[in-house]
Amino acid sequence: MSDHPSAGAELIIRTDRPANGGEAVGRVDGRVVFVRGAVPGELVRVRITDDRQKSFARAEMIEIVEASPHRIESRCDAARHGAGCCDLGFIEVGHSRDLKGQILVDALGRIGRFGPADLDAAGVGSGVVADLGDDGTHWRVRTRLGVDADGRAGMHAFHGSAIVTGHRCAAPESGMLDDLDALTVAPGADLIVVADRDGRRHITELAAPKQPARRHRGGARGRTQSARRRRDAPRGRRVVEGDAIATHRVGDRVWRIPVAGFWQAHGAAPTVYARTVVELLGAAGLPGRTGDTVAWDLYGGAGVLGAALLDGAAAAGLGEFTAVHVVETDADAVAVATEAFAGDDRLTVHHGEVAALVGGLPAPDVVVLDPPRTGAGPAVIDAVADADPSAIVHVGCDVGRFARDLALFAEHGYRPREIRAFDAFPLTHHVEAIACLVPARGL
Ligand SMILES: C[S@@+](CC[C@H](N)C(=O)[O-])C[C@H]1O[C@@H](n2cnc3c(N)ncnc32)[C@H](O)[C@@H]1O
Repeated sequence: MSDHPSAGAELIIRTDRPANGGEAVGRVDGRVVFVRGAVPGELVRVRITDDRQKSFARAEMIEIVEASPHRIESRCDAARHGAGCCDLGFIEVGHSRDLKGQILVDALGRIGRFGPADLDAAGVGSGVVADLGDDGTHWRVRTRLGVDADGRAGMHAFHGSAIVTGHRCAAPESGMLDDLDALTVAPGADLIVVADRDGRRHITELAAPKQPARRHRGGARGRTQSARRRRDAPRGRRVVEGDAIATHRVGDRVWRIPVAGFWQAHGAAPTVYARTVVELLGAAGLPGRTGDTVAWDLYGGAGVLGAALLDGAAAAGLGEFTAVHVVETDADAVAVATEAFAGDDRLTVHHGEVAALVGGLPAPDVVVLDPPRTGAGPAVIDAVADADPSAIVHVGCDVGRFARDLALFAEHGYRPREIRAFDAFPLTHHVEAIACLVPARGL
């Protein structure tokens, strides 16, 4: 008979470490139990909610038997009422950053297969996650809300398709969500709300998904994935307030981004990432002062990181880049980049999939990759490594995929020279990491 705790069983367990999804991890008879809502170190009474896997179970917390000194009342009213936004809002923000550092170091060790000496040498061994100048709240300049059947806007619930209305999320900049009830918006729609750098608010409505919600067997996780697929399908857009285009600034450059298009959620993130990419390359001394110097900015969006290479290299003591190739699938982002760099023939924008286009680009000295949450994966990493750049800067917003991608690069002989981590999504379990990789012979 299995000693695995079955769904519905109640037990008391001591959690001991954080998991990548924001849960605390405990053990029962040697098996892992993921507990959402617990702070690592707490003794909690839980109920098993998912026992389908052999090696682990999931549980909900029903009582805190011994609370962590780092537990606070969640700073996010919406999360307290079931929204999926600030899932770590009940942990002191400084401690949540320490926990994210532990998650990163654990992923780099377990998935990336880097030893403590490698991580110490890359400056990440102690798991420092830097803040972006906020206290955990009011950092978001771009957020997505759902609209319920009565036309009221709110945060999406943690699982499934419910909308949590009447309770504010702690993350958006002050004033960003004021007076939304006065707007007339369509039930089932989503609203993208953006605060631009000139202090203006823009709201674009994405029409309700055409595809109806389907029944499926995947449990809570399956429902969430299905809701996400419906959400991400192409949808009609309507400007509800402000303009269809929001103006953002990074350094001296201006970016005119469609409100529904990609832009970093944290107001400080584009500037910090742009500076970090150049600093990491500067510390590595790459590229040196040679003649033609080519960079790739893969998954480049509107070309913010490519612009950083063009604008910042000289100040970092680097040779100047003479050509930067941005590769991006999203037509809106490609149009923005094309407009932003009109008249500057150092930067070329390529519209399409990285995997399809990367083989046709001129040989690079430096490659910057900033893939979506799924990471770059083996095919792209093989192609980048085969192009033999002197340095690679890899940006990741999911520590598991980031560690996997770094392990794939290591198989090609690229080792982390330096890794930095940022709390770009405060009060959530997400963390952004940026690594500078160089051929092992260059370390
Ligand atoms: C994390 S964002 C980074 C954007 C940009 N580096 C920035 O900082 O603004 C990832 C970008 O990759 C694009 N993307 C996703 N999959 C892609 C693919 N297979 N090929 C090219 N671009 C892709 C997305 O449209 C998005 O703009």
